[in-house]
Amino acid sequence: MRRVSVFGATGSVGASTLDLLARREDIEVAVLTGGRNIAGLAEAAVTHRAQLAVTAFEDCYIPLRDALAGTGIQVAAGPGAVAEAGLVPADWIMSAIIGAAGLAPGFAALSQGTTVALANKESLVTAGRLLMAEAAAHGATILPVDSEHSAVFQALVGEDMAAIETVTLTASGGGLREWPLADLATATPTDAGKHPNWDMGHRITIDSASMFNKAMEVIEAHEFFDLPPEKIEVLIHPQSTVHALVAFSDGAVMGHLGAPDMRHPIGYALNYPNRAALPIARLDLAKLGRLDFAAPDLRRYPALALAQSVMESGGAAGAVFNAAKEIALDHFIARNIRFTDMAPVVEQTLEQYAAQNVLSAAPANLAEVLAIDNEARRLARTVALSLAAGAT
Ligand SMILES: NC(=O)C1=CN([C@@H]2O[C@H](COP(=O)(O)OP(=O)(O)OC[C@H]3O[C@@H](n4cnc5c(N)ncnc54)[C@H](OP(=O)(O)O)[C@@H]3O)[C@@H](O)[C@H]2O)C=CC1
Ligand SMILES: CC(=O)[C@@H](O)[C@H](O)COP(=O)(O)O
Ligand SMILES: [Mn+2]
Repeated sequence: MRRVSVFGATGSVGASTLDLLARREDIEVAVLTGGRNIAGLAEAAVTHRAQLAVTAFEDCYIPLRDALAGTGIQVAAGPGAVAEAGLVPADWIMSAIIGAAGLAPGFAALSQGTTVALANKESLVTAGRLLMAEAAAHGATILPVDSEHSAVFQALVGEDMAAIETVTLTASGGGLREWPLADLATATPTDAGKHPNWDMGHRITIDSASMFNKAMEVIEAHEFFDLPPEKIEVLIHPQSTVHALVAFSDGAVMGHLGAPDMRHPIGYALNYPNRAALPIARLDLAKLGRLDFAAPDLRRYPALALAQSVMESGGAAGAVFNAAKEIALDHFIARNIRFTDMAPVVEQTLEQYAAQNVLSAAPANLAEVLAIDNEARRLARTVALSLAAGAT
């Protein structure tokens, strides 16, 4: 039996992972973690006969304990308990917590040599160099689950990294792709929270509309594949059928196509290095008829330009960028700032952080990453509140 844990089991990626696990007989579930969805976490823990269920919130301990009373499933609560759950012996974990909260359990799992299927892109954006070093130090494997990065990973099997000319990440353009530029400032979280192709959590769906999601994915590719910024491109592809393209020095371009269903990259990581049948809708290209591509407009998607500056700065910039983005998104969802204010919040936070600290100084360990994250959140809150005040 393979022992598997799912961090972020009550989320969108978590649900897709559990769907695949339920179809297997060779897997036992060690840990499931969640946040505030206690009914969902308890139900999943019972269905999958988990050894341990952990909620990230201490005030949810008693509801979770009560929901699992009499089942024999152990219960824990709090961010420390989530991080410690990464140390529980497992062969494979899914890292699918949203945000920088996903960092600590991933590091803990890697320290045990556990294979980490990585959906939590914030880990690579915030602490990519340290995360890759932690895996190497413990002989652990990180398998990309973000659909574009899984696509690139699959296109690179057996290839020479030195022969890569460019890696292209496709982007749907998000729910506001066809809105007039001048109207974007009026977009609400509901408007931005509708994705044309993928069924995902609310936060990443809004990040798709602003392309902060793609900006993070560019940094993620830079960190994971060790590619220089000039080799990473973004192409708008409204159908989300081609997930990524890799162009080689002999003029060949390898593309990865498939239905927009996260069970493909999750299943690929679960079966790696083999392939096994997956319950994914098959492509009917004749029915689809056409695939469209266009260059992104940086006036519409300023987050992409910010990603370039983050990669140029290196050091603490990824952690500052991610923390500021999370705060900007919180304030947009709370309707304190406009959709178009999110990029300025991130840009001004990067500027303010750089004015007070050495942006290019790389954090030496996870504690330093978390300190940078904390400081960037403090600055970003101030910037967001000043923009909110200006908007009223
Ligand atoms: N959804 C997708 O298709 C894709 C997602 N990703 C990445 O995967 C990750 C998960 O995304 P998605 O599944 O959409 O997100 P969801 O919002 O659907 O789920 C997030 C999960 O994290 C839990 N959670 C929330 N806050 C905390 C916290 N502070 N500490 C610990 N756990 C917490 C939630 O618990 P609860 O709901 O119980 O509160 C839930 O289990 C993100 O990093 C995203 O960028 C990457 C590619 C595609
Ligand atoms: C499914 C997945 O990997 C998402 O990150 C996806 O990329 C979101 O779609 P867009 O960012 O292309 O809108
Ligand atoms: Mn993606």
